[in-house]
Amino acid sequence: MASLSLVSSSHLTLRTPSLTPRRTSHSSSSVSFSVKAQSVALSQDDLKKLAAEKAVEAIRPGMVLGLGTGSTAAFAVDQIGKLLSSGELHDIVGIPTSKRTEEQARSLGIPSWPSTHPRIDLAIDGADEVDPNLDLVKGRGGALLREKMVEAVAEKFIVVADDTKLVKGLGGSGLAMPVEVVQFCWKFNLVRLRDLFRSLGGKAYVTDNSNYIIDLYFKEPLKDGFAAGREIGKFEGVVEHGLFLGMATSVIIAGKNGVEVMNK
Ligand SMILES: O=C(CO)[C@H](O)[C@H](O)COP(=O)(O)O
Repeated sequence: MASLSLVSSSHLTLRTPSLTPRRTSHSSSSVSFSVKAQSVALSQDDLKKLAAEKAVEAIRPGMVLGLGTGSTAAFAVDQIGKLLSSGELHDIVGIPTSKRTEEQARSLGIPSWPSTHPRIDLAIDGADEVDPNLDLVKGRGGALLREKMVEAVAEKFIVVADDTKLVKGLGGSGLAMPVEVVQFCWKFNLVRLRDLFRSLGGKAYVTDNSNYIIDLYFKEPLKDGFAAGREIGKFEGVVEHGLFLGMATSVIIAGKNGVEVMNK
């Protein structure tokens, strides 16, 4: 069973696993290096951009796209906008996973019709943690509900990230795993989940769906993410949680050794 526990913020540290050859640790995936490392030091944003642009190569004209949320996904959306305006890409439709992404897509001229397309060909999104099975923690940007809805139905779901997101087990970064709960009597769930309430600018964090976010911190990496998900999801008023299990079809990780593509 998952252990959900409250830890003080002073205990939070981000562990950054290095990008070593991955076939052994990510045994369910096939691995290939597709971009050679550059000799200049790349910033974390450079790495995010590299991963995002590699994912965009998978887009074909006519596709319905799930557009992710967060700083890495934003690089993908930017690149889609550039390809559309240069004419290299056409006839695509985006399903944005947040109001932020919707605004970005609109500003770039990407056609976005959230509710009229029951089919999604390809979703591209970032992640907060990626484990060796390509299971994920997502949603620290607060968009987990729409992200999960879109990415669950996508034919293909490509995750893009820099290598600081790699963990041996979900929960292993020591950072928060978000849970979206309805506002009504949210403290019932705060108490039940024994966790911290997330705030933004001194106010409660309210999602695009007018719900609240409760952050969970795990004492140690989860042994069974599915069991943890069931445990969290059983409480009335819990809308969604940030464990994205068995959903990613590929993960593209950029690190100092280049861009690595891991496939399910
Ligand atoms: O799930 C998300 C937003 O809800 C993001 O994809 C995740 O938080 C990663 O963000 P970033 O690319 O900025 O590190």
